[in-house]
Amino acid sequence: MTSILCVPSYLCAVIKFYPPFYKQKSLSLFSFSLTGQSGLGKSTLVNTLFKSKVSRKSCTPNYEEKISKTVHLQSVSHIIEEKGVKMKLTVIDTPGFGDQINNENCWEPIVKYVNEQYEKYLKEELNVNRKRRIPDTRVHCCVYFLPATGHWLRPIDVEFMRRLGKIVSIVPVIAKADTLTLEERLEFKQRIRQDLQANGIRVYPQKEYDEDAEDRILNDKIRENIPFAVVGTDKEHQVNGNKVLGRKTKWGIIEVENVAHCEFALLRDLLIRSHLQDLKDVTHNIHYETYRVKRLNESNANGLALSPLTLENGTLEKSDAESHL
Ligand SMILES: Nc1nc2c(ncn2[C@@H]2O[C@H](COP(=O)(O)OP(=O)(O)OP(=O)(O)O)[C@@H](O)[C@H]2O)c(=O)[nH]1
Repeated sequence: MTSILCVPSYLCAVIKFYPPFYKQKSLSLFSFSLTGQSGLGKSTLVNTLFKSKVSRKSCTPNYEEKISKTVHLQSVSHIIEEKGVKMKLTVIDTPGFGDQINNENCWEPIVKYVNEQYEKYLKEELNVNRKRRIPDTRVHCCVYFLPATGHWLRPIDVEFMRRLGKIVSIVPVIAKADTLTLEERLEFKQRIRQDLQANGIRVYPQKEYDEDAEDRILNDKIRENIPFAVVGTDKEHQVNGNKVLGRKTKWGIIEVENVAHCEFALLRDLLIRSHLQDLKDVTHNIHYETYRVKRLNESNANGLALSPLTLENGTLEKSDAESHL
């Protein structure tokens, strides 16, 4: 596919993985969002991840919701293919995210979207004639892009991750890590980890969900590396006679998939290889379960069926989204 990434300002991309169509029985298998301010390289990373270029021109808006006077949320979907695996890519644009003079509540559209997916799933589960496989549009992971400032977390980062971390698995990454030296990168990563701890931000993989000692050893290695310092590109360069995905800098080619150069490969492996199933399990068993219990308790307490708590078009009221926090 050709790349036509005329990406509007702030976006959150949700990627749903599909098995090849001949095996495909249900729709979404896995989805995650890429969130962060404009220009941090989210679209580039999507292209890097699948080594295929994504056209956003061929997409159809399927979700549009007025959140407030200033924030307008819209999502669009794409089907892309990587080595025979079909993936549906839904991009949720949240113009205004982190770009206002007053960024208060800029996370609301994303919180609302995440909760709506839980609500949809819950309604399907509660149906008398429920489907054998409930279509799963839940967000299994939110990759949050931090600008490579080399300083500390900004208030908007703290606030976003603190809130979202309670309802979805968050994986923070340092965007455009090639703009930092290796020493700066290490120091920045250390500061961010301190900041995360000091602010009580829970990022994936969380210690309390390690299943056994083996899990703990594997996850400890990931925790030591978080946030992953990533570099994205869709360009290939010749290195020692091989074509590699890389970024040309004044110091030479940064090979995106070389772990000695950056941690893109660690992020990719976590998301779509080693931890894909675990992310789904944590979403279902922890985040969705918390949502489900809370909603059913609310309904029982009010003596109401679930449906009156939602708006006619199936979207959650603002207060519902907030109350899950
Ligand atoms: N140095 C460097 N530049 C990058 C990297 N990734 C992307 N860029 C460049 O940064 C610019 C913005 O990249 P995008 O992928 O469009 O960023 P985005 O976050 O999707 O931006 P919005 O669509 O505005 O939200 C482009 O010129 C990219 O080539 C990276 O890892 N390092």
